Amino acid sequence: MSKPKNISKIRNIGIMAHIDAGKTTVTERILYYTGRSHKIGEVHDGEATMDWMQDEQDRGITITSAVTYCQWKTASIQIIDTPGHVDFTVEVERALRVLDGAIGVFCAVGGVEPQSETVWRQADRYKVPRMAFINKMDRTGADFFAACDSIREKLSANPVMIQVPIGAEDRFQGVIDLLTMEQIAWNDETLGAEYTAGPIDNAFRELAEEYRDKLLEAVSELDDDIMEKYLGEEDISVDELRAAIRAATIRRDMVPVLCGSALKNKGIQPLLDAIEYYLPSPKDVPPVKGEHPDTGDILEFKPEKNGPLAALIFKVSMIEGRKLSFARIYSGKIASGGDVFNPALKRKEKLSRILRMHANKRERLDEASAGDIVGIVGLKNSVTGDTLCNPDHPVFLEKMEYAQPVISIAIEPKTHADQEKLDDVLEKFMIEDPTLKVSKEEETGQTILSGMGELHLEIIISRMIKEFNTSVNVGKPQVVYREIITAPARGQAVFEQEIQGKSHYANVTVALNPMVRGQGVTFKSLAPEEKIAPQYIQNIETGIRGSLDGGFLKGYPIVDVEIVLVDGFSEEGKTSELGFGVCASMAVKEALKNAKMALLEPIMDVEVFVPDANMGDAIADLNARGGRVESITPKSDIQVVKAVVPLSRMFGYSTALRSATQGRGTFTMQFKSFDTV
Ligand SMILES: Nc1nc2c(ncn2[C@@H]2O[C@H](COP(=O)(O)OP(=O)(O)OP(=O)(O)O)[C@@H](O)[C@H]2O)c(=O)[nH]1
Repeated sequence: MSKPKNISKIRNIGIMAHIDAGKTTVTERILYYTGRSHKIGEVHDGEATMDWMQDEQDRGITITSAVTYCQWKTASIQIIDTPGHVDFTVEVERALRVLDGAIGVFCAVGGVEPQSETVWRQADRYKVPRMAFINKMDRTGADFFAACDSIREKLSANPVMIQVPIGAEDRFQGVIDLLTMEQIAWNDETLGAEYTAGPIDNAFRELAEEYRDKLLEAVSELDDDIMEKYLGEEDISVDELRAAIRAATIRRDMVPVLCGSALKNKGIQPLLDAIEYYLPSPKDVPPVKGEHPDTGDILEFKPEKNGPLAALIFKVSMIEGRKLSFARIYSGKIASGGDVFNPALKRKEKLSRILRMHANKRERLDEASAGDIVGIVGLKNSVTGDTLCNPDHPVFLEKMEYAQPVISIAIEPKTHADQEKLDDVLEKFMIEDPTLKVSKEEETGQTILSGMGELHLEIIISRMIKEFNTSVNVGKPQVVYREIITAPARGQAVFEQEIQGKSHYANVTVALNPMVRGQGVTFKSLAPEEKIAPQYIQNIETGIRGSLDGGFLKGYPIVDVEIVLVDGFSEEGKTSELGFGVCASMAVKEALKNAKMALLEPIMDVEVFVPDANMGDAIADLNARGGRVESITPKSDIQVVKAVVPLSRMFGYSTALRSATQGRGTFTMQFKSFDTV
């Protein structure tokens, strides 16, 4: 049974970080201390509660973003776990879309690392208020203050320390709360479940006072009342300070910074407190906006349980053969066994069950309402990105946009039985993952999977084998190209055919003009209305777009082109949508025959971290791969080389880099743009 909740006590938060910074370990501790799990699962034992898919446990990484619920004091916290590898940025984007606030987890040794930069910028785009947790204070080389500096420098954020650590590395003992001016220590025997807050030891007093002063100064700059009291040397109460920090954090004027060691069970409870104190509830963020499906009017939905329903499906998972849809409810409520309206499908769907998710365990709810993030069983046709609403208040909440796939592999089932399963399995994967594309190679009959990177596709293949027992032969990864025209071209075609006893005739002329990179495909009609009636234009556009998707040179989508419908006509009694549609794509094919064309390939932003000694070799290797080095920045004893390199030349790079640097070099890679080969 669900208790009635106070929306202002809900915290929908994400935990985001660079791979290995310790997100999963932090989340595990949160679940342990909030009493939701009865033992601490360790990532390195393959037992973490959040990482429950077989593949995640084998690889010790987080692939899907699972939502999990916990209660801390009076706060209802819903955590969306987000993966740290770039190949899964779509998961991160999805999560950001439904979050109200986030915690950036950083490693006290590495500070801001490349992927945390990427995720941070994504969160900037979604205007998500954030706190930072500097984890791994127990590691050799841990430096809380340097990590804070790197947040300021690399993320252009305003980090404000609300704690300072007591000691570091193997002498890390606990933290000082700069608001209450107390020293917090954890009991190792109870795995940190017990902790005490008391007076600050003399040895740390000076440090605490210095940083308390810095905290007051920073908050004064953002809050006039605090400023007045600070300058007047008046007492500032803990509550006043908290309120000012809360307001500034929600305005995204500051990032409160805390620290600890998740592995050593230190620092988590104050982090939970801070989630309630400083991160927004659904009421503290702007109301979600949507568009009326018919009128296009912009509608706003406040987080009210009794308001009209507005919910977004942000993820769909196939679990044990059943479809589980994850939805964030922005306004209104849903009930188990009730109906919801999906305006994209223009029909109602039935909710057979509503589930509160605790990683891989679920609790049945009778209803869920504004602010909740729940799993729904029973939605048959709704997909990721769909809105659920009431039929009398239809709305489309803003859709999520996904990056285009850049890598493909050909797969072939090993046996006849596998062939039969394959299509089924792929269909399931595509429902879950909008960045996975599946197509058939006409000549060879092979199935082509396209995705965001090598790891993305590798995991799909390994899930096929492990979860669905489907074996496939896998080809080498190939780059997904785009085709463009490099000069204007024209084409004309005539379509004349008798279909089911009716004569069709159409004559269409089109012009294709190249556009600058990244423009996609645009369409306009200059054909006189008396020659092609307006009702046929939509069909012509659809026909043309379809033929551009199929490519011309090598079958890759044609992009960055303006299509102009120049002229056309039909004959009395032979006019039809079908005729114009087919004829338009024929005219485009004619134009492409006359056109000068080129291929575009994916170009990647690559960041390589190499020890000083291997720098020369690393740069020579990047050059040999056709890369262009853009900057080299020293960072403690390593160099960070930023370069742009064609993706086609990056296959096998991780192995090459590892062997050239005796395993010390690492790199990250992200899609930058498509450019000419
Ligand atoms: N020394 C130390 N190690 C830690 C700490 N927190 C996590 N680790 C270790 O760091 C490694 C990575 O931790 P995870 O929690 O899996 O990191 P993650 O950010 O979730 O990584 P992905 O799920 O792969 O993105 C594991 O081996 C953890 O045991 C810490 O506070 N101190």
